[in-house]
Amino acid sequence: MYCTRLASDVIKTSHLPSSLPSVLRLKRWYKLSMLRVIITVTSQPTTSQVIPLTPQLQQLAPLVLTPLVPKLTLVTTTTTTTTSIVIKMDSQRRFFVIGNWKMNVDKSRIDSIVKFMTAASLNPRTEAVVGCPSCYLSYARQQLPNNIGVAAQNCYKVAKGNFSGEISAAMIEDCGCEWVILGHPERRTIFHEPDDLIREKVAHALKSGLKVVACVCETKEDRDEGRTWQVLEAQMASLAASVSDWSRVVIAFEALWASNTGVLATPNQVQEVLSQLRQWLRHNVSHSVADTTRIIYAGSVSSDNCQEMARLADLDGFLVGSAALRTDIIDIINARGSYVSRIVNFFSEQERSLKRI
Ligand SMILES: O=C(CO)COP(=O)(O)O
Repeated sequence: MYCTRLASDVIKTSHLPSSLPSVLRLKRWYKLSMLRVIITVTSQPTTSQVIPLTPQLQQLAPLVLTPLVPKLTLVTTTTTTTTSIVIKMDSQRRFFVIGNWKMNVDKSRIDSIVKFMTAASLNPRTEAVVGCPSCYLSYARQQLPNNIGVAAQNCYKVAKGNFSGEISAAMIEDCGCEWVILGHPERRTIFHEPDDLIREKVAHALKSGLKVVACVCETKEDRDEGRTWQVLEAQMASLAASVSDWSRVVIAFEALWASNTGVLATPNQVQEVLSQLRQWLRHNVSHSVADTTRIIYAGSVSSDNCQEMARLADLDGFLVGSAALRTDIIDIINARGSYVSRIVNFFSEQERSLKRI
């Protein structure tokens, strides 16, 4: 109840920023027990001195804000009249959504996707990329604005030579693109690409300057026979041997049994695997790589399940297939939402429910 009143008063005494700058800032003044409280949401490190809050505020601040802003750190400062609560957001891992068009587009389909993606308001805190067939890389790059990256869906392990049907990392860059998806589950299972080949491709792509969405996956048989982690661990070990620069790698985990099968992975199942992947990085690469590498999920991600998944502690985004061809991709890009709008929405909801009483 107390928390409800706090929220309700904050919305009444504030006005919303009409547009959100890239470094999100929200200031709210609230009079409580003769203290003025400033709530600041920032993605930048703060130099604020950390001091204890009054017991009352200590209880209130996390209660109101923690459910809205996952991974936050509350830092508080005080002067004689003002208590400042600074919410440091986890800015180490930018939310990453890649819509993989696979072999499902032509120029006119690309035009219509570009149209709805450019018309939409995309959360600037999400890094958005599309996975494009190689023959349309230049075209997609020309049509899309710069805030949407373009990835190839595959490339070979060397710069040039007699390898009919293949494309090189250099060619992808020559088309103006900076990403490539490697080891996609469809490459692994339909085209039987082994770990060794994927490792060599990843090594070459990184050396050539591309950024890589490196995929690992489990099949239905892996899950049914209880060998999920064994399979993923082998894929991770092979992959890690090829990575020279983790800052240019996003790991995508796909539950193949949940991709276009009518069966959905539960958030718990997804979180369990993502957390194991992060632990693997922590134990086998380094703490800083584990803390900073983005790990994303693939397997029938849609408008319906993206928001719930986006709250998972170890999830940093999505690799999206069929929903990337529809306007669902906008919801998915915006799934984590801006922290500011999430807080504001919460306050508005509180106010509405107060009016209903
Ligand atoms: O393979 C995938 C993305 O590359 C997942 O596809 P769906 O989202 O259609 O299951």
